[in-house]
Amino acid sequence: MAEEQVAYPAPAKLNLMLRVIGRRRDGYHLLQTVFQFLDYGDALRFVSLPGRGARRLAGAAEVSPESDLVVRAAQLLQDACGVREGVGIFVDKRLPMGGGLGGGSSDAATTLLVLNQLLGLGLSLAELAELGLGLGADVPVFVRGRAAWAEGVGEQLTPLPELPTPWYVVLHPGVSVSTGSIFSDPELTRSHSPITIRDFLDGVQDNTLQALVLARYPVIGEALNWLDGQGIAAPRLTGSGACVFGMADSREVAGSIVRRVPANWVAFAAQGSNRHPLHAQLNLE
Ligand SMILES: C[C@@](CO)(OP(=O)(O)O)[C@H](O)COP(=O)(O)OP(=O)(O)OC[C@H]1O[C@@H](n2ccc(N)nc2=O)[C@H](O)[C@@H]1O
Ligand SMILES: Nc1ncnc2c1ncn2[C@@H]1O[C@H](COP(=O)(O)OP(=O)(O)O)[C@@H](O)[C@H]1O
Repeated sequence: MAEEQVAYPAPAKLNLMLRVIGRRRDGYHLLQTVFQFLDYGDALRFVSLPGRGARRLAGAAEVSPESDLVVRAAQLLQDACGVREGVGIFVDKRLPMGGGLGGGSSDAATTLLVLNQLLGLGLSLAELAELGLGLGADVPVFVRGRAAWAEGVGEQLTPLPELPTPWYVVLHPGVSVSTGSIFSDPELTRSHSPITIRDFLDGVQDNTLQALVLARYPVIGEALNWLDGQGIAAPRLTGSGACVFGMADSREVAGSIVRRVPANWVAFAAQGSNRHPLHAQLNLE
């Protein structure tokens, strides 16, 4: 089992575009989206504990330890594989929660990938992605570790290894958007026409949740206008928000925009990445 000192990354994701194109019988919405990772995120450490089960030893105060996705992911794996060893997990939380950056899903995926390897459980990435889907629709892309075009609820993945990897400015305007309330809103348009990967690469990169999210949370529109005023072209929402993002011309430009962000908002600069950093660290495919 791991040394407590080894830190494992759980990066953020951006949805470079997102379209709602239908609805499943169980109420979940069918999407088309493009996921790209950021070189910015949470960090997790793991340690053996006496007895069975999983315990969070540090993490976000807003999330109770037993409902934390890292604990639920570890328990899922322990149950699926009959693990007898206890696990303690430290979460160094940097990503805003409920921000559309997928932090909870990323933490869960890192837990699945790391414990599978440290405990020698031998599950494939496909098996881990399937297990993780039960925790959240964004978990599979983090398990697979490749920037991807996604369909279904986000689990049908086609890798996009050649996406540009610009510097982004990501801005959190201080409100929390409930994903569930946006998807259940009577005014949500649920039948946008599907597009192709080619259409996306040719520039169809809008987020069809954005109009409704802006109507419900006007401050997010103010954040988009602010980015626009800093010279960021076509800033947009990631996931169901609340974060908005846009490409900068360089690391320096991104950094200088972040330094000008109004005091009541939080922002960071990060570079896009088409590979999950943990995959290189763990020598995964
Ligand atoms: C919209 C996306 C895009 O990446 O990201 P986030 O903004 O959350 O990061 C995801 O698909 C978010 O998927 P997931 O992580 O499962 O969302 P949850 O917060 O668990 O969903 C809360 C609720 O939203 C509804 N929901 C969610 C996803 C989906 N494809 N259709 C839905 O109808 C369901 O009612 C669900 O119970
Ligand atoms: N380790 C975790 N990190 C973040 N959120 C968590 C975690 N465990 C459980 N959650 C819950 O999941 C919700 C969604 O969090 P997150 O994945 O960060 O946002 P989003 O789905 O908007 O990208 C949070 O509001 C929180 O209640």
